[in-house]
Amino acid sequence: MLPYDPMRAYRHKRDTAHQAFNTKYAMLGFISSGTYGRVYKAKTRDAEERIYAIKKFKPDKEGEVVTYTGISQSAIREIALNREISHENIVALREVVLEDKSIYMVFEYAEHDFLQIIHHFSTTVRAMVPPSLLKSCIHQLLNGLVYLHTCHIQHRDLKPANILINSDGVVKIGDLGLARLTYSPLQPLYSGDKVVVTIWYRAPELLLGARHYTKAIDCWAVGCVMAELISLRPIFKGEEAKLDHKKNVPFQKDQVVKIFEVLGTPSVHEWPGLPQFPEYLNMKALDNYPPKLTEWCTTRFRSKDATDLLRQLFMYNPENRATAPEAFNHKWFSEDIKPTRNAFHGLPPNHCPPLRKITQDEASLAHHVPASNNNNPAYNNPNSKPASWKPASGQNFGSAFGVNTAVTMQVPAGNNSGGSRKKPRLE
Ligand SMILES: Nc1ncnc2c1ncn2[C@@H]1O[C@H](COP(=O)(O)OP(=O)(O)OP(=O)(O)O)[C@@H](O)[C@H]1O
Repeated sequence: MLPYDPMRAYRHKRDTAHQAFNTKYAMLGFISSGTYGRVYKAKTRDAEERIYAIKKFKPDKEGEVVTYTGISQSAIREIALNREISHENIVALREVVLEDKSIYMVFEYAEHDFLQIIHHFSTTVRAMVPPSLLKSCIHQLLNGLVYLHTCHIQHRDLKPANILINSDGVVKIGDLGLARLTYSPLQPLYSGDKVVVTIWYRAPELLLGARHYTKAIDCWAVGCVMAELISLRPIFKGEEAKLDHKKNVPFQKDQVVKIFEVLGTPSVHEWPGLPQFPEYLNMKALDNYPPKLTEWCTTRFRSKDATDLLRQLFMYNPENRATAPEAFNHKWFSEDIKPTRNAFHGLPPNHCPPLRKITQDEASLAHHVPASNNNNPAYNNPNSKPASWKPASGQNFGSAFGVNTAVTMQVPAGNNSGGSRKKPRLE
């Protein structure tokens, strides 16, 4: 018998895991590039042909140098939190595959997201989102958020692109890459030289420099998402001020003004803690704006209850803002049009958003670029999105995952993982 060789044992484990991964999944195409990684559509190679979304994390990068110091903080956080949670309105993690320089997370697939719905209604349907769809989307989003907050998890990056919806019309909160446990030590919302929370959905306490923020920041973001589903454009669409050369965090004046233009300038009466914020003096230097939320609402819809819910979610003082359970139990949801489990229920076919676009360009790009090559501009561009729709040819992009898959971790059975039970409707 050969003496034990740790390298040979490692290579054997790596190669068998890699084979197992490739025999299990066939890549169908590239979906999107985010801040932390790239997302692909894949199907299982068994008879069930279940569809999954596979997120490939970028390796850690320090300046221009790729440092393989380990797994990125975002990946660890997303994996750790996802393994602990299970809820119908949170995207389920099926398994995690570790390759020596990359991590792949296999998620249940969601055919749509709120951004796509907004885009579909503004450009194709050219009409408002019907009340039943709006209400079901917000109700399910809040249901997922109640669960996260009950588990002491702040999402911290709720925005239309991160709120998915599957072909059965069930809302799935995704992207827990920024989520954190509320009782862990507070960190600023900046990571290295990159601002990591989307500014349009950022709560006023964060914009005023708060370091001790709470779950209320997610409720503010839900208000922004609800308003965007109503008006089909971001309600507070500010220009982000960039960090200066010393990496000082600037006052986000334009974003603050965009909020004040709708909600009016906050008063110390409604928000006694206001003068303690680091940016208070900058805020005081701005003009005084009258509140216009009622006007904003009445020019768009007639429901007093919907107006009230928005008002509760847009309370300046985070202590007075509606909590996720309060918003979930708001009377708007028991008005005549009730939310449904299938948010698309009763919609005419042309109101249903189209299938998520995938491309093969990016998948084949990844196929030719070893995981270690991080100099590829498409890889580094967080804004690179699918360019054009090309039908999936069924070609095997399994090797887009590169080589050296080392370990496959099964997510505990308690997780509600499972792919879309429907076969994908291919255009
Ligand atoms: N489970 C899924 N099913 C289908 N598409 C998905 C899924 N998860 C993510 N996507 C798509 O991939 C995009 C990027 O995913 P995700 O937000 O998780 O990555 P990210 O790197 O954190 O991106 P960002 O910086 O935009 O937040 C999403 O906006 C969505 O379009």
